[in-house]
Amino acid sequence: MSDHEMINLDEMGSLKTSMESLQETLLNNHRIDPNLYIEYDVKRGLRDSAGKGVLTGLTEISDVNAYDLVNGRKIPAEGSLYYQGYNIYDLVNGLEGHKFGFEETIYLLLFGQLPSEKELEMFKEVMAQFETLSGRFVRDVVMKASNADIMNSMQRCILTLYTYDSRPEDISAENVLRQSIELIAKLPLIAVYSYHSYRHFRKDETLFIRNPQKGLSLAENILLMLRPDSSYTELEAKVLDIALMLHAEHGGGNNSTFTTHVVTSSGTDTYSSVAASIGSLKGPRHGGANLKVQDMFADIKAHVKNWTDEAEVEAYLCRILNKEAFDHSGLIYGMGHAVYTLSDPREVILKKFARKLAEEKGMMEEFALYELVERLGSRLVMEQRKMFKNVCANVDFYSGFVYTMLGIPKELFTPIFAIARIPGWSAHRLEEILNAGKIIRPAYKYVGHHKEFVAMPDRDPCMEYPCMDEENDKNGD
Ligand SMILES: CC(=O)SCCNC(=O)CCNC(=O)[C@H](O)C(C)(C)COP(=O)(O)OP(=O)(O)OC[C@H]1O[C@@H](n2cnc3c(N)ncnc32)[C@H](O)[C@@H]1OP(=O)(O)O
Ligand SMILES: O=C([O-])CC(=O)C(=O)O
Repeated sequence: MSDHEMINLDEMGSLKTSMESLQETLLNNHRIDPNLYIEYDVKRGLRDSAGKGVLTGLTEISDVNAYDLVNGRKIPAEGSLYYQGYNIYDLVNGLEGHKFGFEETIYLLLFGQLPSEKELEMFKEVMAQFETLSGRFVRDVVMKASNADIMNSMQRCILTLYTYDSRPEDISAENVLRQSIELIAKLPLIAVYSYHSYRHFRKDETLFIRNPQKGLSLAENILLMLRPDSSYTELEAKVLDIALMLHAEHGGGNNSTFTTHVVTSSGTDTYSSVAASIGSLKGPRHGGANLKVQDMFADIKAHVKNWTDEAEVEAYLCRILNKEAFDHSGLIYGMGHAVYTLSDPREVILKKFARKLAEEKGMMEEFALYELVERLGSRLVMEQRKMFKNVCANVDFYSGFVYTMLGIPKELFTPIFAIARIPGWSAHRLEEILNAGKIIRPAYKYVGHHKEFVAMPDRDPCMEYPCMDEENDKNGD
């Protein structure tokens, strides 16, 4: 017996046999004919037959563009991203004057305007007041049941914070704003301390918990809390700050933000909503792709002898696409996007930093491999999948490589995405609370059969029970 609370079937012979039988029943009864999706014009993935997202809401928080309109026709274009109307390139380039931009980005996303110097100072002071966790909470909650999945630890800690809030169920905009800023400020501490706890309890490494320092940016404090000697260079903190800015927001339709809208629309509390969005972001088709990219490159490096041999790299990528290699999902992680066509602007910016850091750290050979996979992967996915549009690398493609060069462990790749995205989720939660007021409830067409009830003694496992066919034309939802 292992020390796991949940059952390990490999250790339980008869239970395993029963579970296999249940699994067979499940698989036999849960197959929907793929043709029915076409017959009923189901908007799979909430996308229409041309791959365009179904319009489910309005937002002023950000704008994600992938096409130009030329003579009324949509032409694929370089991607652009606007936070509250401001181009992400301008926001990043506008950092010239001051060192760090993530706090300003949070203000912009939450309040819809760029702060004046005084407003930003006041906001940073508010954040600093919230940027704390008691020793008791760290000991009793963060340190418990530590594991390598820091996203899971973050969800648990956030759900437990509910208990420590005097107004957890108050969903007035005023209270949700307070809860949001508090969670934005606390999440970096939760992530880094959870990681240290994992290192200590699971890997037997020295435990240290360092408080953030007042007056430092969120990016600086992440590095300060993470590193054993608390040191970091200005370039490292700046690159991390920009990565946080780039990941902060991406419209209402991305999976984790849409989760925020869905969960918020039921009227539930902020902790439930944020924990749900973290659960969504963790998925390997969404923010979890940054970790998958890292693992995929480790796999490519282990199996491709000559990283500069295009034919050899291409052959291996084909094996990945054919589900014969890596995680057998058939996905080249970090490639493709639900919206972007020619490029993802965040990837373009991150790639520049990846190149710069790779030059400094003598990792140009690796950078060249990333570039090669980006070029070949884009073509191969387009050739081998039914695509409506061009395939480009997305924000997750270079982020893990950048974090590795910053000395950030892979366990924190997706948590950093969550630290960056919680301002976006918060802005959307507030927008939903202030404007929408309607529970989100799309339709699912019923394509099963209504059946006559059969009493237990009359049931035969091999029998097909008669259908009440005239019932089946009803419009299910
Ligand atoms: C922050 C972010 O969330 S960015 C995205 C991070 N995710 C990844 O990098 C994972 C790899 N990429 C993907 O899985 C997809 O490109 C997604 C999830 C990002 C977008 O998916 P979709 O909107 O369904 O993409 P799209 O409609 O263009 O895809 C068409 C087909 O190509 C496939 N495809 C798209 N990208 C890839 C890829 N990188 N590798 C293999 N196949 C792909 C899709 O699975 C789909 O196949 P299907 O019709 O059999 O389901
Ligand atoms: O928009 C999407 O579907 C995914 C994405 O890039 C993000 O959330 O940053």
